[in-house]
Amino acid sequence: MSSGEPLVVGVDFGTLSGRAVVVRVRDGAELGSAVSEYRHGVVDRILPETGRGLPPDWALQVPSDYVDVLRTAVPEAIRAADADPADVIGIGTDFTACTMVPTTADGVPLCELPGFAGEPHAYVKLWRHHAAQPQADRITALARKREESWLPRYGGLISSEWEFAKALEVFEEAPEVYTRMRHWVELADWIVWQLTGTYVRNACTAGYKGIFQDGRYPDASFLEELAPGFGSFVDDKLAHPLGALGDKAGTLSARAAEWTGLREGIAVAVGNVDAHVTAPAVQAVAPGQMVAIMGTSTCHVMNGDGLREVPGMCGVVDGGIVSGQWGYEAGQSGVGDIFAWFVEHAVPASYVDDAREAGISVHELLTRLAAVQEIGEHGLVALDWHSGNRSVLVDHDLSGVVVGQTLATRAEDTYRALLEATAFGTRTIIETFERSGVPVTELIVAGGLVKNALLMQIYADVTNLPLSVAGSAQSPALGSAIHAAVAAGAHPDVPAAAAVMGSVRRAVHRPIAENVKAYDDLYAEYAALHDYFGRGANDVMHRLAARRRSVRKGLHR
Ligand SMILES: Nc1ncnc2c1ncn2[C@@H]1O[C@H](COP(=O)(O)OP(=O)(O)O)[C@@H](O)[C@H]1O
Ligand SMILES: O=C(CO)[C@@H](O)[C@@H](O)COP(=O)(O)O
Repeated sequence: MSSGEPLVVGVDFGTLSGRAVVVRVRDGAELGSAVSEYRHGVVDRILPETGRGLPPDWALQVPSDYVDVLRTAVPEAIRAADADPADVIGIGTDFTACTMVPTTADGVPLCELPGFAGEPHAYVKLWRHHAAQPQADRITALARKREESWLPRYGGLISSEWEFAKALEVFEEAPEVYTRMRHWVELADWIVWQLTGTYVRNACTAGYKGIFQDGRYPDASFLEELAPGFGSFVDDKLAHPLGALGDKAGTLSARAAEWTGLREGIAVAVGNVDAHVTAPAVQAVAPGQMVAIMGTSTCHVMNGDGLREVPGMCGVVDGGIVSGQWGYEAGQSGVGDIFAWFVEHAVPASYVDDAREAGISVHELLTRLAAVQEIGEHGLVALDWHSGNRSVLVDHDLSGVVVGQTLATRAEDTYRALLEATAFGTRTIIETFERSGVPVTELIVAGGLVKNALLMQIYADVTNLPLSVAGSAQSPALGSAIHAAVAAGAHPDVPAAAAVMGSVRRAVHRPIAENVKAYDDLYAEYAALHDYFGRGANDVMHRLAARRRSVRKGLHR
């Protein structure tokens, strides 16, 4: 039965699942939520339709999995909240990025067309599809040569994760897909297109991932010099009207109303990115408040006072986090993903048995064992590059390293070294911002990894910053709900909505002076290894990546 209280729905499309939350507009109270795992998960070895093996560094997804989230998680969240759909005045969404799909003029993903199901390039390329590194390197090199004004806005390097590198990969490796595609679409916008029937590009992904700066994309002469025939890419496949964050993209269509059980005609917010939408959810909209969204990867987002050039950042975009402010982004491509890899592939069976007996996850067991160690007791230092390096080196041909292993090294030692390595990676990013005149005054952590208290303490000690923690366990979905409330006209703008709907617990983990000192020493070792392997002193990782690529390509021919 209707309570008469206006409600909104936020839906967060992550790497492995989509989560819906029903939120009260008046105070941000989360009344109910539901999760829907993607049926196909991350497709990185075999294409489901054909059983065809995929080359290295590929990561695809199947678009119908996202629609399943709308069909299942949204109505389940409404039921869990015991809410009346008639009270819901808007819906907002956020997505991983840069996650891209080639579509027809109507938004149909090419992989759903007859004849394209066996073509890997016709699928969604997930943010962590890293096979376009050669294309990214060429974009960066040419932009440097031509002194393109947009390059410094991306820290001097264009990522293989982004729209142009992935599109050039399609252009060069699957011409029939490139020719057939009418739009090269961020999933953040595709999902809004599914909800409203209208395609609107959001200002966030266009800016950070689509090289849209000062009202323009890279020009045709640049693209033509990059690859003959690619010059018309922006006009033919990419450019489209933009929407500001918090604006209404359109209204819920009859078809989407049927999927979700919500009322046709309610407001649908312009699409957004999981990281950026989290800033208002934790009330971090002022300059210097850095939000680290720690899950499979970590994104660092922060508003800054004006425009600065930060080497190796992902980007700085006008209105990229909150309309009217310069938003900065940096990130680490692998964080929880690295811990997951270790748990799956490097832990003896006896640990798995012990965890089962104790009724905890292997992560929790390793964390318990690692937590009783003194800092440095394991004698290890690791580099957190198992999924490449997003910031500040922007190089996905880099790989992981653990230095110091002996016959006495145990799984919990390496696990702890990996936790620490990711904290050192975050410190490298913070120091780079500070050196570039963008001070970081507060670190606020959100995302699934918040639950690991050892990890949080390590981050506080390594960065020597008090750590505030998101008040909500589903801050991206809450952030999307905040945007829905603004799009529906219930709050005047995103900062105003954040003030009443967002939530954060301040300084939950404080640095401990003696730990800070011990980590300063270990960080110096990390920094030396970082520069040795990452800045050209020894290119062994590039040589190994090239060899792996050529051997595996041969196998998949
Ligand atoms: N107790 C734990 N300690 C450290 N990492 C964990 C723990 N439990 C799960 N993880 C890792 O956290 C990641 C999931 O984070 P989450 O924020 O839920 O996902 P996503 O990034 O897809 O939104 C996985 O990579 C998983 O390996
Ligand atoms: O890169 C971005 C945002 O710019 C993220 O969407 C991407 O790292 C995926 O984040 P998750 O690890 O799935 O939370």
